[in-house]
Amino acid sequence: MIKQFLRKYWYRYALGILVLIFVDLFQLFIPRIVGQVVDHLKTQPNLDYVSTMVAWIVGIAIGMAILRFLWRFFIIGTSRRFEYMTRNFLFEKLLSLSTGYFDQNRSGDLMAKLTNDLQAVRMALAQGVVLSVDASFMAVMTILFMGRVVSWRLTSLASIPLPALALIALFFGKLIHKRFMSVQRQYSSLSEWTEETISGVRIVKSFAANDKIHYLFNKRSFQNYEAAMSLAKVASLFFPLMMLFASISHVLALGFGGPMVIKGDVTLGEFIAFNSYLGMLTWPMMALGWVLNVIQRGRASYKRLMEIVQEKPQVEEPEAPVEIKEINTVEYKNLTYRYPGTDRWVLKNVSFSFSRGDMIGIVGTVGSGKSTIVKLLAKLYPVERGKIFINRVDINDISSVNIRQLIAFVPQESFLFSDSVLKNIAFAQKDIDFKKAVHYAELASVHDEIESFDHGYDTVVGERGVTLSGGQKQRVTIARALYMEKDLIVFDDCLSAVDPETEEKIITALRENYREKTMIVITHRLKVLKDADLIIVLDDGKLIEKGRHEELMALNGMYARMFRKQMIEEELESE
Ligand SMILES: Nc1ncnc2c1ncn2[C@@H]1O[C@H](COP(=O)(O)OP(=O)(O)OP(=O)(O)O)[C@@H](O)[C@H]1O
Repeated sequence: MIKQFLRKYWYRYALGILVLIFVDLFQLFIPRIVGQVVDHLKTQPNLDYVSTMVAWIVGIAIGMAILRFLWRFFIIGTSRRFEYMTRNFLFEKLLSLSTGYFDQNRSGDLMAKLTNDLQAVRMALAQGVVLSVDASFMAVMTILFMGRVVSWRLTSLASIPLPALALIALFFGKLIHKRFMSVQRQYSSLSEWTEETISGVRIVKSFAANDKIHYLFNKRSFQNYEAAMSLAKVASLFFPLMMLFASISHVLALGFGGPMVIKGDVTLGEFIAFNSYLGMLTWPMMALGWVLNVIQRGRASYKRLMEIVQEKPQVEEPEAPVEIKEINTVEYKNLTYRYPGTDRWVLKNVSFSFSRGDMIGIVGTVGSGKSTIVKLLAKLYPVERGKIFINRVDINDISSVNIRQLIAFVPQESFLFSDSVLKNIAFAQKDIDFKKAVHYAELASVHDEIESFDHGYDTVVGERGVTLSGGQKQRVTIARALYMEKDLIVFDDCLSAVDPETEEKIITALRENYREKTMIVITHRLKVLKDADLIIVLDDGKLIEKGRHEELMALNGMYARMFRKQMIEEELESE
């Protein structure tokens, strides 16, 4: 990633570094000019000369300001561009990964990669580059100026504490880095926990768990405080210690330099310049510790980002995909399945088929594999060859995008974006057709309720707007799936939050309107499947019964037992 970027934008860095070196050079000339002014004043006190020199210094300062802007523009600006381009690239890559990846990776961690880690890499590309060039160039050049312009002897004497300064910077740099990382970890764990708790605040309140949650929050918050304090402690020790060692240099300079001035080996102006240079040397020593950490942290974060880049989608795409325009037949052949990375078989030798226009019911005990059957058809998880066929073509030979263009999926858990009802229904569509949205909201039996909201279809839902009831959410989600007008629609137990009558009404209305399309209905309420063309009954991953409602009733097996039980419950409820 970085290599490709640098191959394209290296010249911006080169320009930035060049300008930075110029700024450093200018900076090095200032003490020299001040020294010369002092010496000149001592011999020929002349105001004109002072004015010329002041003008020079102001000129240099303005030039430096412009050049400083330029190196920031080139180096920092380019690192921002890297951040922007990489974030887009990573987001696109994440979207291309299979559903299984998101089952195995926490969203908090992915968010941290896209924010904190990316920022650490950017810092290495900005501060890291600036500090390393600046520190190494300034250290070498300052010592050269001190030696050549003033005295090599004085330079070596005053430089005695410098290695200690560098060692302190390295030691503290490591310590500060460690503690800084711990603060970051504590902070992201605290914010992740707080975000989750605030999202689930209704549950917290309904369980009257305020005190317990507050206690847990306080514990995390205190850990965060302790981590920040331990960082503050080393940081506050670091700077005074650096200053102390730096002042030893000044003491040595004064102790040895003073007599040299008196003896006339060094002029007063040179001595003043020397002290300024000495002050300037402290900075590269301090920077040394920082720069190593910034680069180290950037490298660690870059490794974490590369985990996303190198991740291969679990579902492999065919090299020469067969394109399908519609779904005419679907066939499951002895499908036995376990999720990637797990040992438990969740489907065992399941075989059934259906054709365009059919309504298929999938029923069974909880966790028996109902959702898995449809998720595999939509290629959300990888499946072996020879197990599932669409139009007699193995689904592994058809691209996932092609299949998903033909299948609409209403999941068990309805999820709405914080946007208007209309935009939620016409989600991800370029042009929004209001009439079409109303038509499908009517079919999903939610139109009247939407109309009753203050802003109708423009009502914003979710975190930024009104809260819809579970049933309303489910029906808006159905309208969203219908709006896409796909060939096959899957309803994955998506009407559990509406009453049985409404569920029956919706499924019947859809059936009437969708004679030419295929519907797969996963439900626990068997009554809605009375008109289904095929019902399959699952128990612990095994297909134990299949047929139409009447056939299954005649079979008098699990389906018939479940159906009769539901009928009795319904009668009891209506009494
Ligand atoms: N992504 C996954 N990774 C690993 N195991 C999974 C995954 N999704 C589901 N399972 C397991 O597969 C089994 C079947 O799950 P599935 O969701 O298909 O059942 P279901 O019949 O739809 O259940 P329910 O009626 O509760 O919705 C369950 O034991 C579940 O724990």
